[in-house]
Amino acid sequence: MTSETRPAPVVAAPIDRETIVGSLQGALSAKNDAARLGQQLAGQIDRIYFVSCGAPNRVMLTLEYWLDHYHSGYQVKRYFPAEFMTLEPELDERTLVVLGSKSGTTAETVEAARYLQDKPCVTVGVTTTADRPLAQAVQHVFLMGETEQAHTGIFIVLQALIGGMMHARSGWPLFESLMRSLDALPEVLVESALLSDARGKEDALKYQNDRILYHIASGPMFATAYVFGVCMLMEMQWMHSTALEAAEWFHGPFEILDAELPLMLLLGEDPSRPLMDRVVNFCRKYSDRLMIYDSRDLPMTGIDPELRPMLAPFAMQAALNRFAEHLAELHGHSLDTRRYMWVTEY
Ligand SMILES: N[C@@H]1[C@@H](O)[C@H](O)[C@@H](COP(=O)(O)O)O[C@@H]1O
Repeated sequence: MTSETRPAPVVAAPIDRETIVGSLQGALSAKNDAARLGQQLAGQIDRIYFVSCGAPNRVMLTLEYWLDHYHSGYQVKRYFPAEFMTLEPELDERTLVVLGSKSGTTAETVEAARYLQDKPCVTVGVTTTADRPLAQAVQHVFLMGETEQAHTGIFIVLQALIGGMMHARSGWPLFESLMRSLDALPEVLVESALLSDARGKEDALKYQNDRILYHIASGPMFATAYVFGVCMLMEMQWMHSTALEAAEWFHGPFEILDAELPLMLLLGEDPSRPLMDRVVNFCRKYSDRLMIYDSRDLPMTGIDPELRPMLAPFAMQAALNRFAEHLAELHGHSLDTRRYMWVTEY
């Protein structure tokens, strides 16, 4: 008789309040230092460059959006680290370069930080622990500690930094309530996940056999569409699952729409919402295979109503993660499986 080892079945991870909230305590305490540094740097900086890969890069997209919207007075640009180094953008002592990486080891991000070491500029980094190469290569580092919630953690720290800068430079009035709302965000992630679990399971059952899934969003919610579509379903489920900007939908991509193609449409509460309303209205005419997720359906308890638009992409991400967990279970494909990333040379 031979014994066979079967792989363990993939099971949707339960929503563990202690782990989610506990994972963000480091980021919450680092945010106070980040806000203080932001206030100190505010008058010494004219230009902010955001430099990161993948999910942290899209967190920075949300920061960029609000710096623009609130007419911060800073010149702002966002780069992928590999392009940043080949492009060699202008730097001077009034340039702040912000780098973020959960692992603190992502080669391109670490290289960019090292490239900047002998350049005239101020560098700030956010990662998990002090031993990470990124932590050692920047002038100012913010540490979140080991965390399963790095995506939201990086946002908490960097939004506090930027909030502090906007407050000190031009009296941005929402700074104090931002700090209070960021403190409430970990519980909001739990609340959003709990409220969305049944729906996530239902949607996963309905769409489990689809291999193609586009995600459409606008403004800062595009960060969530990208991270969910690309960093989760594409990277972790090997689906054809990419994100499209609502502002571009009617300039080519909408030709792909038919009654069979599933779409995930994400609505936020920021000034770009009318762009998504237009997309939703159009898609409803031609398809029933739409997953419409609206941050207005999430209570976001403890968040200042004026700041809901800024925090909504992160509450939404927590809600959508339930769909990914249930899909992984139905696909029998763990969210931790990679065939190339961290496994091969690239
Ligand atoms: N799924 C993650 C991405 O979301 C992340 O952006 C990237 C960079 O990771 P790090 O934050 O460690 O630099 O790694 C993986 O691909």
